[in-house]
Amino acid sequence: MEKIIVHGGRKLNGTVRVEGAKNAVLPVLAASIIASEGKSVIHDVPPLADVETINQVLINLNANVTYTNKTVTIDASNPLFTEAPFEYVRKMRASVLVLGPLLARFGHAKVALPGGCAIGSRPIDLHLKGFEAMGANVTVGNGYVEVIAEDRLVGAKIYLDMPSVGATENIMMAAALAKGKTVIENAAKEPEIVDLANYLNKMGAKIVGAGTETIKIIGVDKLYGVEHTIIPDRIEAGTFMAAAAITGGNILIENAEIDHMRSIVSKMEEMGIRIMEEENGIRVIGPKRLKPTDIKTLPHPGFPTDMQSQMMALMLIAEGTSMITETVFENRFMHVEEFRRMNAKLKIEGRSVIVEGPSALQGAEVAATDLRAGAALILAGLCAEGYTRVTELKHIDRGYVNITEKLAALGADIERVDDSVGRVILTENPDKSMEIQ
Ligand SMILES: CC(=O)N[C@H]1[C@@H](OP(=O)(O)OP(=O)(O)OC[C@H]2O[C@@H](n3ccc(=O)[nH]c3=O)[C@H](O)[C@@H]2O)O[C@H](CO)[C@@H](O)[C@@H]1O
Ligand SMILES: C=C(OP(=O)(O)O)C(=O)O
Repeated sequence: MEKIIVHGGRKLNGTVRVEGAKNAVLPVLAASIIASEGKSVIHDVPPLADVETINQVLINLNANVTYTNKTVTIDASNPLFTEAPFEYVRKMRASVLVLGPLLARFGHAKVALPGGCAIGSRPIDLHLKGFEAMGANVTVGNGYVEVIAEDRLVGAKIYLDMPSVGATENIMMAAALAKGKTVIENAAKEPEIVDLANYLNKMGAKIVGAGTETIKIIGVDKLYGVEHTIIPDRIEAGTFMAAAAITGGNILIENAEIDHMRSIVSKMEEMGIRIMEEENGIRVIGPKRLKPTDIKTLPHPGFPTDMQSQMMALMLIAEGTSMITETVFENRFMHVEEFRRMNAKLKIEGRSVIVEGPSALQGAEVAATDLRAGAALILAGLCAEGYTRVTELKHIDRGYVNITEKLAALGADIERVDDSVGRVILTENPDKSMEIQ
């Protein structure tokens, strides 16, 4: 079994560069198949398991996809198949983002229903209501959702009951080729929505208002392949900021976009963390002692749910009582039980967790329950006494590129090992190996 083993107690120092954002690259790659002419060339694409999955989805739809040196080239000018099977949706929910592009371009799309996951039930009803409002017929059966438009989609006024990121993206992509004007009200405002709109506009779409709660789209006849660079990953940046904070370290995070991270910066500053903008990125200096704080997750520009578990790791060693309230997903507290294994004192009360700090964290064997929970357990391990062994790395690999190597380069005592063959192999240097302890 593969594990990440962390030995706590080292202060982290140095520089780390943030990758292109997972949550921006997945919709952008999905959107590339709307282009019926020309090649799309996407830069700063992180080598993540999720990127591999979306590339496989696109290849199986008959797009030509190559991926070298963090650049993906997609030629979708051939006629495409319009069905994405369960195999991919099972691995990654964001596979549903091909629904909008396929429906808009071919009038048909069939995708396996994503179902729930470790953080909540995550339905796609708002995506489907949006397609229906534009004239599509939606049927759900045998574990698949099928959307059909007999004629070209027609622009519509669509109000989202909640500002869903995925629904805003899917509707925006479908509306880009619809006849007439679509207005999305109560749209999601995340930076990744703005990145997708900028990309679609370069392709020839007419979208205004992305980043606000009202997005207007005038449909065009055709979109073209273009070149685009993905925005930096604000959640990976936030995770390294937390690594500096939890170890009392000093890290320069290059390629981080502070304007995308105001709520994270503000809450970290409340905890006594020093954050400075420098020419090449954001410098983060951890204090001797962290102060407690209260956080409520919300849609952007509120505090992101994807940073909730990492902030909880900081609260574990803060001097006093903190509280986190999760309003975006109904079940995103699976890491609480794992933190308890590390001697943390936490109590779940409905949608909130009360954290009694400071805890003297102890290393333990813990499991990543989702990708951010995995990162949070590594963070806790960085300041725990003894060895923390994190398992279920497939979650972490969905969203973090070389997190072990990056933390080790900052001075952490951390390694990724595979003990399935009776010996522990260090992935950073395959020549080194050691006996299982
Ligand atoms: C690939 C990607 O970009 N993933 C991000 C995206 O996920 P995703 O796009 O799935 O998240 P949404 O914004 O859609 O979900 C927010 C909430 O709305 C609910 N909902 C959503 C759609 C719908 O049709 N019906 C419905 O009820 C969900 O169950 C959830 O409770 O935004 C989330 C919220 O910022 C992030 O945590 C994820 O990292
Ligand atoms: C929940 C996340 O991603 P996804 O929507 O891809 O599951 C995340 O990035 O934290």
